[in-house]
Amino acid sequence: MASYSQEEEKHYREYGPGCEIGSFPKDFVYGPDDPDQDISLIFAPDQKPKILLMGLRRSGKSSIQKVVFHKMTPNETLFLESTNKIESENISNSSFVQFKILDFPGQIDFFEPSFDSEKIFGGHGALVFVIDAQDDYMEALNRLHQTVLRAHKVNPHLRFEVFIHKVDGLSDDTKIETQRDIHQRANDELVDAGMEQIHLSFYLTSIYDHSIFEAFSKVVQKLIPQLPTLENLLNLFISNSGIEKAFLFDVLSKIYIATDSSAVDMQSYELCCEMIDVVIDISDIYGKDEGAQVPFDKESSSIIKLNNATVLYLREVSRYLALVCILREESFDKQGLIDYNFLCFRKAIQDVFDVRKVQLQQLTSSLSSPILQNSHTNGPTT
Ligand SMILES: Nc1nc2c(ncn2[C@@H]2O[C@H](COP(=O)(O)OP(=O)(O)OP(=O)(O)O)[C@@H](O)[C@H]2O)c(=O)[nH]1
Repeated sequence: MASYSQEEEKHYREYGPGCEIGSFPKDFVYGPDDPDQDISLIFAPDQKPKILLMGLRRSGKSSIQKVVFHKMTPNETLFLESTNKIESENISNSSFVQFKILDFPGQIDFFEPSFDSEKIFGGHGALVFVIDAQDDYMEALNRLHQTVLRAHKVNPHLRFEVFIHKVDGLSDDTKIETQRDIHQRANDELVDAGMEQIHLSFYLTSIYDHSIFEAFSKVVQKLIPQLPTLENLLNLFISNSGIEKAFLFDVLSKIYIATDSSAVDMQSYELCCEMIDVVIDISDIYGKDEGAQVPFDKESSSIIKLNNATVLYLREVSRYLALVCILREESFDKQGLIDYNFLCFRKAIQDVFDVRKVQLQQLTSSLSSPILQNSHTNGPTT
């Protein structure tokens, strides 16, 4: 208990109360989506991608999951108990962000007979390996190497994402040096094992700032088959509307599922995240109808003018998806054009979902037909 309060005090001192992540109202949770926006069909149950969270004990796996998907504040993670068995959770059954997340205990032994590698590493998904950057990371690198080799052998399509985590305790120079060192060592080991074709992506993360949300956004985006289409739509939308940057957000987790092709800078991302928080908080206080379960609906929108001649423009695309844009004040003179373009953009997104819905319905009906069921086992494509 004593060590908790010391650590907590340290974080409050360093980051202040303003650094609380996840300030959504506690009762704003994923729920049934609008019937006309039922994007839960984007992935059939058996096609849902999975994200495997692995790493040594106390590296921060459960904290990441709780902060990103359960609105837990970073300081609350100090109370988390060690995970003793594989914990699987479906992240949303109704939002566009659709996957299964599996949190592994740090001490898991792949060579135990009960560890079913085929089942765990098989299928569509990503393996997120968390390394505690505040600790000696040699053992973690060793475990990363074994895990990657084992997983790649079972499933060569699995993506590998390495979170160099807890970097909040490191200076900027140390962060860069740590990332370079871990990158170098991990890749050298793969080359020595003759596995240079395995690609590892590295991210510097911390639950005490937005870096964990940004990194998770990138991991999730790679699992969304419609990503190139969404990016193209965003590019078209911003170039025809005089907008500088646009993010398509999953409102609950603040993961951005797509952005236009211009580079993402952390500040813009943070600004957009904060706008979502402000809009939800205000809607929660003033906008809640009697009986309405969530403060957001697909008609929600907001415009915030900053004193540096920048405008933030938020529109709901569906109950859990919001488009958040940053633009210069002078471009906002043509708000009518932007509003109109947004409606076209929203319609186009709906069309993307509809195509996928039809494909999945066809797949479902073919599975229920005995003749076609046979053809499915021969491998139909969807
Ligand atoms: N400074 C800092 N501490 C963190 C961060 N993320 C997690 N922690 C702390 O790390 C400790 C361990 O976190 P857990 O999430 O329980 O770690 P785990 O990897 O799930 O551990 P096992 O369940 O034992 O495998 C907790 O005290 C967290 O508060 C971070 O980004 N920065």
